[in-house]
Amino acid sequence: MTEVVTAAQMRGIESAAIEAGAVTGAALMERAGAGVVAAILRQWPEAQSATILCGPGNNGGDGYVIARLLAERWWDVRVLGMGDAEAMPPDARANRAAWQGEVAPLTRANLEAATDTDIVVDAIFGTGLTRAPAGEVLSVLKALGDCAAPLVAVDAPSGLCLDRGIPLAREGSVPKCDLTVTFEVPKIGHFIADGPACCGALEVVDLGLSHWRGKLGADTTRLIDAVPMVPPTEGTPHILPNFRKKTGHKYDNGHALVVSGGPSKTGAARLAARAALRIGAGLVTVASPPTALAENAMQLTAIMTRRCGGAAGLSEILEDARFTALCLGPSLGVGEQTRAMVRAALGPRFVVLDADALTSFEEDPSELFEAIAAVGEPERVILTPHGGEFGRLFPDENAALDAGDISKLDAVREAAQRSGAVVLLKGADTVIASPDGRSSIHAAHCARSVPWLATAGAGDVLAGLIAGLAARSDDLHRAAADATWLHVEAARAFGPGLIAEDLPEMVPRVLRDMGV
Ligand SMILES: NC(=O)C1=CN([C@@H]2O[C@H](COP(=O)(O)OP(=O)(O)OC[C@H]3O[C@@H](n4cnc5c(N)ncnc54)[C@H](OP(=O)(O)O)[C@@H]3O)[C@@H](O)[C@H]2O)[C@H](O)CC1
Ligand SMILES: [K+]
Repeated sequence: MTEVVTAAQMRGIESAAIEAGAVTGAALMERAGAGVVAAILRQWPEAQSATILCGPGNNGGDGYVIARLLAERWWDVRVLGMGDAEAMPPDARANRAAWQGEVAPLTRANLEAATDTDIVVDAIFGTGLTRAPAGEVLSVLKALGDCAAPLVAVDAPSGLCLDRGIPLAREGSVPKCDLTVTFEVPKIGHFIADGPACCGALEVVDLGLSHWRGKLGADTTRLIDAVPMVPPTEGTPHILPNFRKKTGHKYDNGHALVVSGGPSKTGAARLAARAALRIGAGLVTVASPPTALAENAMQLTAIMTRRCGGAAGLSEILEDARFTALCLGPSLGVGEQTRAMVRAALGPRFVVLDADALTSFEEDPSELFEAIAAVGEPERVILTPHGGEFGRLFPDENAALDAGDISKLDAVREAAQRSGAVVLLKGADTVIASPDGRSSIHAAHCARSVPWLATAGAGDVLAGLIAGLAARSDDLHRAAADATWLHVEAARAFGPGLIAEDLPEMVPRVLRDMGV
């Protein structure tokens, strides 16, 4: 896991270090530029020429450092610069002055004339982008999409909002880069919405500011765990203990209950139940309507079945305090019966509400939120919507998200505050937020991209993984974040051709490979 920060937090870290006299802005710019050059040389060892596009601020300043360092290696370097050198911030101005070669104006025509280049470096805008690019620079950004040469972004693909992961101008205005090299710590926009697709591979250059980064530590509501876009090599020890079962009795590892839909609507519950058992809940039971009991029992062995007649039946089952987590919603049906079952389910255990358990409250989401508040214990409930279900429960947050007014992260944070539940909004960029302010982003992109995970029933498996982990945990947010990671790892381990049934079967291999 790694932290990710907003653009403003990054500026805060940088200025705290400079103000403390620990480092100068010029030294940071040199480290940043050298880091980008090292990444380019690693990635394209044969390249010999570059066109560097430099903006009017410090991102452009990094570009002039890169130009100088590549020229010192005898590369053929062409620089296209934007704005008046005198108006640049001091360190950028100094590096522009130190560049010995020509600086041609940054125009679309000049960019298109530079066809004989091995690499194009986008150092136009980074964290200082304040408004939508327009005019000539917008035209340049659009033309960058047609560049034949590999495109390397300095800090960010220019035009990308690093807080929201969306283009500040309209679509097509952020170049799709092959490599983005950012500094010290990734920014939120690298991981959500359009960010990952625009960034390409992401590398992080250490600027030596960890001491000042640590000072943000108390501000936990604004620091986010994120799963990096690279596959875990030695990167899992921190989460490994979360997957270890307790030695002892099966009840020491919790008992998860999954509520099944009626006849011919039972598969989703069985998928969730199998995932819950595979991830290590000590016991798993499927609570089934009497009419579907035979159907469920015929297809379950290690997983137990219980007859459950509606909300009253569920309340009766839950009198057994050994049920530590509950999953309901997949294929349960939309309507009052499901609402009643949700009300019966809420209580002192962890409850995963998914699918129909969410849609059933579309008419009046506040009824759900009031029922959650009535539990009286924080963070007992997690809502796991996909985008459509999120819009049904949180129309205001969803409208602001669609309009680009707030980020996916902020939308989910607001939803967690509004509902009093942990909220997990699914996607290739899954965002999890808790009422206590914790938030996590899980970006399954680049090497961890699993398009084949978009398959029927995969969401039911995720709900089951969360319930199974929560059943033997005391931290629902953590369980959700770990389950999200494992869900993607299971899909990666199987590969294309995956169907939902395969996901629980891959769990043992993933756990074994990570050393659990
Ligand atoms: N964070 C670090 O530790 C380090 C960061 N470095 C690099 O610095 C940039 C951030 O530099 P900054 O100068 O703050 O911002 P930018 O270079 O990204 O952009 C600011 C300039 O761009 C102008 N601007 C902004 N939006 C637009 C627009 N839509 N159209 C035209 N011009 C725009 C802005 O003009 P203003 O009028 O708004 O002032 C500025 O001129 C960071 O990303 C890193 O690359 C350090 O070098 C190393 C340490
Ligand atoms: K850039």
